Amino acid sequence: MAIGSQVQETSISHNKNNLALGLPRTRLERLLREREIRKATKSSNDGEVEVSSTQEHGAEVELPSTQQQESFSSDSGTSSRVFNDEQDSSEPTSKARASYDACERKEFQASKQRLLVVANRLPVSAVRRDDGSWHLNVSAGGLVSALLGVKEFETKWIGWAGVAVSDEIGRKELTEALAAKRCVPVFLDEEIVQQYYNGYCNNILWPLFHYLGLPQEDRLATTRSFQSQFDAYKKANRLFANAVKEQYEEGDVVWCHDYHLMFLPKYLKEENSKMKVGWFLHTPFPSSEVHRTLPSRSELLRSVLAADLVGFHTYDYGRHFVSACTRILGLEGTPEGVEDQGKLTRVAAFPIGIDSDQFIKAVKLPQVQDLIKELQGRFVGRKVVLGVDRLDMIKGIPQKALAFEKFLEENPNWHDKVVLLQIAVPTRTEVPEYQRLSSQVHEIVGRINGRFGTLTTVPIHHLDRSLDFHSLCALYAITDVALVTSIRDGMNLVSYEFVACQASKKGVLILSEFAGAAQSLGAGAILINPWNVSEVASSIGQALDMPADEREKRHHHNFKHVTSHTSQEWAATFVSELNDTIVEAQLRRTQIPPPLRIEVAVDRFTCSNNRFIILGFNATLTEPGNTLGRKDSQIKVLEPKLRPDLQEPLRKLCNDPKTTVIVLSGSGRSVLDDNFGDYSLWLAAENGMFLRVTTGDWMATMPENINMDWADSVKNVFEYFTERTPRSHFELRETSLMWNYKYSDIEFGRLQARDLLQHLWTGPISNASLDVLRGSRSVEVRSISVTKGAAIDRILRKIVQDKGIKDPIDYVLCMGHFLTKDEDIYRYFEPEVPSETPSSSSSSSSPVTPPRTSRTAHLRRPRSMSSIVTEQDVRPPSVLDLQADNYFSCTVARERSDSRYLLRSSDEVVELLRELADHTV
Ligand SMILES: O=P(O)(O)OC[C@H]1O[C@H](O[C@H]2O[C@H](CO)[C@@H](O)[C@H](O)[C@H]2O)[C@H](O)[C@@H](O)[C@@H]1O
Ligand SMILES: O=c1ccn([C@@H]2O[C@H](COP(=O)(O)OP(=O)(O)O)[C@@H](O)[C@H]2O)c(=O)[nH]1
Repeated sequence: MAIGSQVQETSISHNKNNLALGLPRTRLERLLREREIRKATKSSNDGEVEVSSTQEHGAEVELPSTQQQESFSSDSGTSSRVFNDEQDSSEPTSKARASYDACERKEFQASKQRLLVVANRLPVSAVRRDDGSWHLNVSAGGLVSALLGVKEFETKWIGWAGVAVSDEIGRKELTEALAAKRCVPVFLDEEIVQQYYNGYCNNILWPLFHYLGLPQEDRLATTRSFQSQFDAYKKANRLFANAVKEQYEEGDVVWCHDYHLMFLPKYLKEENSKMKVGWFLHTPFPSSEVHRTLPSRSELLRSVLAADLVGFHTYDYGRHFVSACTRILGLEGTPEGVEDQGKLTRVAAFPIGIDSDQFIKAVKLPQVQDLIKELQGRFVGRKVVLGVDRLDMIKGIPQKALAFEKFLEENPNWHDKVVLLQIAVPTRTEVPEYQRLSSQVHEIVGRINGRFGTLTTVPIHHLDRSLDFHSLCALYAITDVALVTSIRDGMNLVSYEFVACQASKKGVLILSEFAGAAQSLGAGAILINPWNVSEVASSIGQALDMPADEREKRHHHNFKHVTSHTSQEWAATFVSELNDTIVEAQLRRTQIPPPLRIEVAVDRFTCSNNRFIILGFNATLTEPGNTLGRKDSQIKVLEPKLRPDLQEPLRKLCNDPKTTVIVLSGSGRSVLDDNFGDYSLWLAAENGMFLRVTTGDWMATMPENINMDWADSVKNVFEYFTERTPRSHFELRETSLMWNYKYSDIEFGRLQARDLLQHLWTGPISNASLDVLRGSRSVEVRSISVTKGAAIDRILRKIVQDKGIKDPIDYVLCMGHFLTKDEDIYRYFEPEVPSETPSSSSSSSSPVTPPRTSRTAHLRRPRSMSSIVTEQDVRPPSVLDLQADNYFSCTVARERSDSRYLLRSSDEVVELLRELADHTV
């Protein structure tokens, strides 16, 4: 049984036992419950592991992180860890094999949830030996380090092995070697690697996501153009999708990683919409203003949105992503994520961590202790400042060297008492920008060493290579000050690893405020702006001179965070939330009415003789609103206008003798006059407060509610917000006031609306009998008793009386983009469950919605609407005698509604009304 189903079963039995106590209803309740179960499962598993140390060791054999005795390659030009045990790549040693089997057995017993991790880079990179066999090295970088720490799942990795293999035999053998590591290769040929990986990923997306801007077309290096690189990017993503397809089994969780695979969620969902797909970005997501410059900005966003869950390291990155989706795609951003036509893509922050135990344990190993002593001897009498980075422009290595130079310049007393050790792991060496960076760093380091070095010492030890794991741990452990100067960095795990190895030394972390880690380790670290060389230089001085008690306090703070926010926790939380996103989506779907089947509505229409069509106006009969808020809105007139393509069908319907058309809108009389003055229909303005047939005069349907004593104070507030919110406007109607920000900057408008609501709820009208209603881009204030449902009874009576209708009304279509408050109109026509005692229900004023299943019930009379309706009014117009199958209540473009059916947009309204019009006489 997979962990997922285990959790489910546990929650089900919990639910069964606790029905009376209540089900975990909200997402948060469910996630908290999952977390509890996870913790309980983990502590019971931990107990099991401790029974046998062999098993524990074995558990780590599965993937090549700490498991084997490993050393990092000393080959310059590679950034990989190399296994000492040459057999390891395909054939584990017998001890390792036994442990591995034990681990497998244990895993089988626990039966973990299957997880397909799809990342550009596999945790191992392959190197072909001269004899054609394969050697596997652990790949470098934070993504691999973190994912190697994930052990709670039955994980399979799908990715690129870092090498082009063109021959079939080579591919077959590499596939087999990788299978032993639970890895599945995606083969990319050299041309694709050049255009997709070196080109689109690392020369375009990487710099852009780190705020370094786009390269000029003529700096697209050896690759060709944006377009050809983008095509290669999509092609590569397609190859990853094919590989997933081959491995996928029902119930698997598919976790896509990073900027290399932004098309993957879309391709996977196109193949199988039921697949659980998550996507996580390891880099920052830049401000929407930066993302906007990317030629393929929209396609990338849309493809990612196909995922069920989208994760980022920090809230800020997530916020930028949501903001890009609202500003560039015009979609709705909500606190949960991004909504597109009722489909929610959940967006959340999941800060990554490390496998802290691995580092803590490693530092205690005898061989690491030996290395520590050796290093201490080597740097005796000197404080060690350490930098560990891939040689990448985002890591701010030149800035670091320059700041260190400044520190030496300003502090001659430290000259022979401090050394900067910089490990610069070569990376993406094919990309010209990286080659340039390498030369630049060498030049700066050479200059500083020339300036401050002596015959026996140099101030900067710069290594263009990677280190083996134990050497790295030893280095972390002897360090006095870790210096992280990234100019942008998704998280930066080096800072975490340093903290984990500092249990005894309690050194100081200087951390760039532009690394994601600043949000988690900021309180314990000295935060710096790497561009401010003087500030970094003085921080180095502050760190070197920091008193022990302050160092300890800072260290404890960080240590606690690093050991509690581990990579295991990170993955478990992500997967748990992904599982829950599916549950949530199902719950949401039950609140969305089914789409209207137009042919059924038309069929019932043709079979009926006395039809009423009640139509909302705004966002129902008007042009679809401009949501992009940029280009088009300037020329838009603020008054809503009837869609031109509706004029003809509407006229036909109005002229049909068997059909009565009513436009029932929140808009004022003049707006309806302007749009519908020359049609033959009924107009109900201000939510039904005013009514007229287009050949007659306006009359008030509920004069008792026309009391606007409160309006002045609300008007003041609306004026204030209109002045301060560009392109917003307000409408002073006869019975209500509406502030509208649909043409404003969406995010700013929403913030302003929040302020406005806060003010209205607590301020001038807090004690009045008014409703403050929040629309999707508006705030409206009106009397509590005014609703479309409250007005419809009187409207209907008036029309029946005026037209002298005698035949039963046998068809009602009532549709609009109505606020929840106005959805009482749908309930008005809704058939009631037949009542034994009609008189008793006739006195009921409770607007309970009958279940949708009661469609065959017969409408006997409308509900009484509210206390303002007189006893005489409560009696229904005798002609309203509606079979449930002939009633179509229909929300337009709302995700949740009490209506029976849904039309997704006003385009679908056009389609429906055209069809109906074609069936008039
Ligand atoms: O695979 P490469 O092209 O050699 O690059 C190595 C990795 O670099 C990036 O790492 C990021 O992920 C870390 C963990 O989440 C994070 O701490 C760091 O800030 C990021 O830079 C890249 O995102 C990975 O895909 C690469 O594998
Ligand atoms: O010689 C080395 C030095 C470092 N690392 C690892 O590379 C990762 C760097 O991750 P980070 O998040 O700091 O940045 P990234 O390189 O992913 O951008 C860390 O886990 C280091 O332990 C490595 O594999 N080989």
